[in-house]
This record gives sequence, structure tokens and C-alpha cells, in this order.
Amino acid sequence: MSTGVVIVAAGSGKRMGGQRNKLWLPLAGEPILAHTVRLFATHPDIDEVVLVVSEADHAEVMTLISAEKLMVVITMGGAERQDSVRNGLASLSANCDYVLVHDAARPFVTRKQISDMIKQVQQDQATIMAVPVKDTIKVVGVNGLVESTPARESLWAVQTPQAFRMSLLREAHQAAGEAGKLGTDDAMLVEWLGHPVSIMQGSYENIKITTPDDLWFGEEILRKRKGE
Ligand SMILES: Nc1ccn([C@@H]2O[C@H](COP(=O)(O)OP(=O)(O)OP(=O)(O)O)[C@@H](O)[C@H]2O)c(=O)n1
Ligand SMILES: C[C@](O)(CO)[C@H](O)COP(=O)(O)O
Repeated sequence: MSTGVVIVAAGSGKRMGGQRNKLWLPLAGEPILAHTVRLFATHPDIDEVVLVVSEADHAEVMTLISAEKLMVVITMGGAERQDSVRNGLASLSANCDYVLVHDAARPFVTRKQISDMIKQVQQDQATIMAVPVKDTIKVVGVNGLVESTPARESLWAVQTPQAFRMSLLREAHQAAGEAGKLGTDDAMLVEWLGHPVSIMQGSYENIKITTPDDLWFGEEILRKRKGE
């Protein structure tokens, strides 16, 4: 069984509020991007890595990858995350039976979680990492008034990696592209095809670095892991 990963890094990090892609911000002295790419590129259960980047970051990414001597295929992203994933899938070889899709902005997934997910996807064909929500969630109307309160027991906050049988994810992206369907994650497209998607319990540490407060939390996660 051959497993590839598409790491999407072609965003711009608007919510971080900086001058350039947030993935260049340092975490324990190294760019966030370096942490994530190294984790997958050195993982024994991952056979191929495709890194999706923006035009603006391309040269610097090449420098980073060659300095680290990592075996990574680099490809260009698109306007939306979904476009970036689709471009990444197109760059994986025909040998891949399974694919993981991962946000470069989530550097804290562990090696064991990646291995567990690869085992799980071979059973379920589509599986995503998620954690039960801790807060009470409200559905709010455009008028600013609460419309409903979904039962918390059924709510999960979804993360990446998300893993799929390669042919299933390719089919979902192709169909979504043709229908103009846009999803905020890849599982949405597979669900829309009518295929079951299983949940793999992740961890509250697997945050997506999105806003400045995520950076200090991220430093704390690494400090704690170093001491373990
Ligand atoms: N067109 C896009 C948009 C996002 N991403 C990637 O998708 C992941 C999750 O996106 P998010 O955290 O929202 O990153 P940004 O889009 O960069 O952030 P923002 O929405 O604040 O601009 C990130 O690793 C980001 O680089 C991508 O590859 N291509
Ligand atoms: C895929 C994702 O990480 C699941 O939580 C998330 O939806 C991607 O982030 P974005 O902010 O929607 O681009």
C-alpha cells in the first residue's frame, strides 16, 4: 500500500495580520512550514509528499527544502484551499492508494497520529481527525439573534490530516469542481458524494495557527513536549 500526503501551504495568512504568509513565522526558532514538512517527509509510513505553495513563496520554499534535503514535490496553489488541494492531488503519482491532506498551518499533529490515521483509512476509506467541541454552539441568524442550539454531544471540531482512498478523493474533487461546490475541508466533498466519513479522535493540541494568540500557545505545546 502506498500513501501520499498533500500539504497545503498556499494561503496568505490574512487573519494573522502580517506582511507575508504566516507559515514563515518562527516556532521554536524555525518557520512553522519547516516543522510540518519535516514531520511528514521523514515519516516512515509516508511514501510521497506534495507541498502546495504560492508563487510568492516558491523560491524560498525551494531553498528550505534543499537545505533540509527533503524528498518533496512542490506544486502551485490556487485561489481557494480546495483549488490548492486539487492541484496537489494532480501532482501525486499514480502509485498512491491512499492520500492524507494536511494544513501546513497545523504543525502539532504527532507521528503516532499519522500512523494511526493511515491504518484507519485502510479500513474506512475516508477518515478525518476531530475533537469533541468543548463550548456550547449557537446557530445565529443574520439579524444577530440565536436561532438554535445544536446538541453538543453530536458536534466535533474538525482538523487535518484527513485521509482518503486516492480514487475517492480525486472523484470528489472532480465532481465538486464541475458542480461549482466549494467545501471548507475535503471531507465535505466526499460527504456530498454520499460516501461515509469516519471520525478519528485527534487532540486539542492539533491547532491550526491562524491568529497571533495561536503562536504563544504553539510555543507552549512545544515546550511541554520537550519536557515530556
Ligand atoms: N488558497 C489557499 C488557502 C489556504 N491554503 C492553506 O490551507 C491551510 C489552512 O488555511 P488557513 O489556516 O485558513 O490559512 P490561510 O488561508 O493562509 O489563512 P487566512 O484565511 O487567515 O488568510 C493553510 O496551511 C494554508 O496555507 C492553501 O494552500 N491555499
Ligand atoms: C480543513 C480545516 O483545517 C478543518 O478545520 C479548515 O477548515 C481549513 O481552514 P480554513 O480556515 O477553512 O481555510
